[in-house]
Amino acid sequence: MKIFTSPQIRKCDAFTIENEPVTSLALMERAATACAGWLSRKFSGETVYNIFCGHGNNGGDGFALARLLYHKGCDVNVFMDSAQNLSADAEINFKRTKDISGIEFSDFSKVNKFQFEKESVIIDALFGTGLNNAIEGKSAELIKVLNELKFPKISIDIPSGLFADEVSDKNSVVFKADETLSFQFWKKAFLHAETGQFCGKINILDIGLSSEFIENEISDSFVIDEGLVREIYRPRQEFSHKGNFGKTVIAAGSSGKMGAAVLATQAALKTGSGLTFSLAPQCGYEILQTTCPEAMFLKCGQDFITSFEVDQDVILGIGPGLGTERETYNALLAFLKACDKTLVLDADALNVIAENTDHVNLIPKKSILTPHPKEFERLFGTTENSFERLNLAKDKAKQLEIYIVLKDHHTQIATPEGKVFYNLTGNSGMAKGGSGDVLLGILTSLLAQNYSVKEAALFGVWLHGKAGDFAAENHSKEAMIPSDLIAELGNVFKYLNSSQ
Ligand SMILES: NC(=O)C1=CN([C@@H]2O[C@H](COP(=O)(O)OP(=O)(O)OC[C@H]3O[C@@H](n4cnc5c(N)ncnc54)[C@H](O)[C@@H]3O)[C@@H](O)[C@H]2O)[C@H](O)CC1
Ligand SMILES: [K+]
Repeated sequence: MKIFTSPQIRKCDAFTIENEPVTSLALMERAATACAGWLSRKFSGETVYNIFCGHGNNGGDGFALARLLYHKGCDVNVFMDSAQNLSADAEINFKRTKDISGIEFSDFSKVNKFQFEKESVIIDALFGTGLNNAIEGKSAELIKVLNELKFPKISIDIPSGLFADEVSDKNSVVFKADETLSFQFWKKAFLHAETGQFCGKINILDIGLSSEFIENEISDSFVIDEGLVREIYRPRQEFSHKGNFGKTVIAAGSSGKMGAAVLATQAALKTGSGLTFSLAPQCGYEILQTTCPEAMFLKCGQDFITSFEVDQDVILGIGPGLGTERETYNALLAFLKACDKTLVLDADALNVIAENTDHVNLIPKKSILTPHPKEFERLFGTTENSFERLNLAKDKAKQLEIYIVLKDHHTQIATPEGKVFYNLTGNSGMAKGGSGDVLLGILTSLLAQNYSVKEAALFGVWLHGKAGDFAAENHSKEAMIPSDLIAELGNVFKYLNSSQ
């Protein structure tokens, strides 16, 4: 699914209004209807909705929502700043709502202390995508008070105070939502840590904006939705044999760090690789042969790897637990100098490359790098925030013709053609040592099975996160461990095969 910027969303609005055709007021009604439906499914009939309306169209959504909820039989209070002039559509919806005797209107700047009923919900319809500056004055004071209240908080379209496409100033006032009801598209602000922390759970509501516009409008940012994953996934053909599913080699491990090699190898096996090998030092022989009996052992060194030479017909994932021995580093550099095939590079392999700025030029084109933020910094330099980090990743992916998988809550994949894909699966239970090793195994296995590099990167990151979501469901975010992700891969494939 494409991600659009605020100006593109406005263009999409205008196009829909002109071409459907539909009036802007009717579009607002659709938005409010979608919100009212969502809220009445989510909360009980006893709920009192306290709707805070601004003076733009976000406030207009709020006024319309108040009316629609009231007509569904709900208790509704509206709070606004009566000193402000309303936008045209907000004004119409204000007028349509204000004469309903059952809805109480208050001026929020005149309320000393909010006294809400027990089953209250707070709705933020103060500012939407039209915000052009940090919020100050009465609205800022209001948001600070609302943020302290313990009632469920819902933002309409975007939490007030956030910009859709960029980071806000650290000190600016932002409504802190438990859930955000947004229209039609994901916004970048939902997907980055600095801004996403204000959004709670995101719910994208369809308001029927023009599919013609959405198809034709160019965007370089996307979310990996399930539809895209299903297009990529290829179920196994019945008349096939192990030779159809490639050869995966996981080069990983050193004395004391064989667990990383085990996790990556097991993940490669459970992702469907036809033949799987562990390239590891002799000290890992028994460990790997016992924990991964389906994989073959390729000895390369005693306590650490001293050579990365493999046959031409394999796909190689390198990095987990390699350690910091000079001999391993030199062997990897020598291997990279001679290699022109796609690799998956993680962990210590990235640290070898980060040692010298020229080393990035040794990365074979179309390789996948999977840095976490610190590894990314070591490779490509520091940035102010995650939006800038992603821009730098985009530049580097283009310049070096590689895929950069920036590991994050919503992992981002920057591609050589300058696109960015945000992943939506995964959770904080995966923020544990070993999760990255599992990802490397998954990605290498998919490449070996002939998925294109782009397909492997998008599908692999999604699979990893989905396995994490299943593991969290079964074990909790606290207790789940990376081995649980591997164990859940089977359920993820079953899910892809059974549900539509
Ligand atoms: N396609 C859709 O997504 C639809 C969205 N809708 C809703 O419309 C808003 C966007 O409305 P807009 O009037 O453009 O912006 P706001 O409501 O955010 O109002 C901003 C309002 O306030 C002024 N302003 C901006 N920044 C500040 C500031 N820092 N302090 C004070 N005032 C400020 C600005 O000049 C405007 O006058 C979108 O988010 C949706 O909620 C439609 O209802 C349906 C289609
Ligand atoms: K809002």
